[in-house]
Amino acid sequence: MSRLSAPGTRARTRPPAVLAVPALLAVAFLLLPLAGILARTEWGELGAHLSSDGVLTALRLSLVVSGWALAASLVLGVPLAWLLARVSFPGKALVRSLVLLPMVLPPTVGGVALLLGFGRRGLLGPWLEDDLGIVLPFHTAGAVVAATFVAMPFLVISLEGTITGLPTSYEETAASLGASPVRVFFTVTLPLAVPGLAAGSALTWARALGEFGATITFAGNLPGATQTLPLQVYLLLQEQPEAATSVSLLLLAVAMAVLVALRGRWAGAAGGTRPARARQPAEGPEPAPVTDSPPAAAAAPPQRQCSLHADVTGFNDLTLDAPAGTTIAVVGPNGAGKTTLLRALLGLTTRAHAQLRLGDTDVTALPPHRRGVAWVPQDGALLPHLTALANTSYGLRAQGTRKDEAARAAQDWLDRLGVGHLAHRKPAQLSGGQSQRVALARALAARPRLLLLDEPLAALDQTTRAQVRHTLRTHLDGFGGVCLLVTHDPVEAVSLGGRVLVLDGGRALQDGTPGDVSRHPRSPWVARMLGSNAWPGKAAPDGTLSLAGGGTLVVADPVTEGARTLAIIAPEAVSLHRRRPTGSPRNVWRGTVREITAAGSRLRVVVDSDESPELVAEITPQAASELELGDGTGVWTSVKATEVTVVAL
Ligand SMILES: Nc1ncnc2c1ncn2[C@@H]1O[C@H](COP(=O)(O)OP(=O)(O)OP(=O)(O)O)[C@@H](O)[C@H]1O
Repeated sequence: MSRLSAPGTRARTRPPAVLAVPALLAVAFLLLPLAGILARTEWGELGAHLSSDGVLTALRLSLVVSGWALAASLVLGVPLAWLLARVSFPGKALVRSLVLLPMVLPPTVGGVALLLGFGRRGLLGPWLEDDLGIVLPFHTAGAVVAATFVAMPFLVISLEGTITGLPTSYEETAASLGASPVRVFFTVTLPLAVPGLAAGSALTWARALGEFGATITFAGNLPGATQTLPLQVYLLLQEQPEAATSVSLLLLAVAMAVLVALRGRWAGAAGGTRPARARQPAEGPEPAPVTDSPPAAAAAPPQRQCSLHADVTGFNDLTLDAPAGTTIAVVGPNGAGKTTLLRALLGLTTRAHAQLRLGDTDVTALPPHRRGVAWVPQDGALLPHLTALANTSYGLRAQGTRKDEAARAAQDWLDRLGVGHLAHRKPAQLSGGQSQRVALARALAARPRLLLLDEPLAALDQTTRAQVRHTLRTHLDGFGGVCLLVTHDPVEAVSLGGRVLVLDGGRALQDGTPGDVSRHPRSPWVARMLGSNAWPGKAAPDGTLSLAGGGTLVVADPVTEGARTLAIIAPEAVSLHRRRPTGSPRNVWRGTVREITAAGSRLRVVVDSDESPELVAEITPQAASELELGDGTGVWTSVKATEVTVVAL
């Protein structure tokens, strides 16, 4: 019988002796000295040894020195870790080596180096002593400096690994909502890096507590001033070996306690923390199923009416003009430059530069957080440590709105998007559709001048997608600024975008209404992606659609009587016949071929009809020749009801 192993675990196999024996020897080698301490400890005398005056003084001093060393490491090391993780600068590899150096340097050499840097005859020592009155050698401050020197690298490395592992989209989204870099650091980066910070702090403190070599070399061994516990152990070893064993046991217990508390987390952090996911497995209450019907469009507060003018150069090379209230669907093949265009408008990339005017304001020279350009990345990037309400009020708070006022406005936006009842849930407790609505509420609540949506519906299943698309459409209609929406979905592009911008190689291949782009695609890719027939209409009482351009359309999806709809039919779903077809198709119209064009290896046939709006079919050249099609040929077109996608408007 075979046994399945759980994901991430390996089947139990017997390790080969050639590896197992040295590995066991290594464990024994590490264990034996510790066992020696345990074996030689005089348990009856332990209390007396640890409560002697000398030991208590050294213990107190050790706690003071390690506490200050941790504080100094946090003040200096946290910004350094952030710099190494987030900023590119020349000599970064060198700085990182410098940080690591005290970990590999013999501590006594570290002590000598400290003497030559901060000692009385060192580079900075005379100035410290003469001008500031600070003397480090033989003073507790010197022991703190020595402990900080050897311990700070643990904090920097641990935290740098954690920050590097955090997706930058959290920080970038926060900036797009109006948060300054310092605010982003304290409200996003640091809270998300807490595991690395905690692990690094614990190790730094433990290392500072056990520091010996650099301290004795630099600060000396002065009881009450620099004689910490490890130095006390050294002294006791010569005079009272049993007491030295007891103090060693104490330090060993502290070190073990720290490592057990970390449970290997530091190793994970140093090797690159697992990236925090935008959505984690739900804890606590089960996420509510996304059955919420699209919310009624409550009156939205007036948004800023802003037009857009952008001259983009670099990888993207295009000019974009749009009046206030326009939604532009940005489409294009993989690598066409859609994301780069959004990042250029946000001011977040050097690969393209946007000369950007929003309304009457030229925002080109402004940093991302002052542009008024809100960004909703594909996964929403809701801040995982904040509730839906706090996420939604984040932008307003960053822009200086009072807490209660921001919370009220955020709750209004959540209500408007139908997720008000989830205000107190964390993102991990929301479904994909709910997260997208909260992300949209958060962006709209920040009152942006320009809204950028990067594949807002890509992660959703079909049903949720239709619901969120409806919600999105309702709220984009009421949004006063310009919205750019990147999508790979033709239905989304046609139903949400009043305009479609087709990118290829960073340039605008086409820019027009969905109808224009569908009818006259400028590349086979556009033809395939966007060449859908999109017919506006209204649901009739009998469940068919009454088309705005005349005629009716039978659909399979149930539609509510009177609802305004957009029926989308892919050209591949349109069949052409020379005689009236018999059988299952419910939609059959008589028409005339107006135009035949090549689209890659297929042909696009435009058919005019008195019974339906203009219809585009896509067929193989072989089918076209069998049907003997040419301009002006009379044909019958047919579409199955199940091939029609109905989008509510
Ligand atoms: N940081 C980068 N450094 C160098 N080249 C990059 C970088 N990011 C993207 N590119 C390249 O720039 C081009 C445009 O990338 P971009 O991500 O804007 O495309 P896209 O249209 O959004 O693609 P997709 O649909 O796959 O998301 C691609 O050729 C990509 O390989």
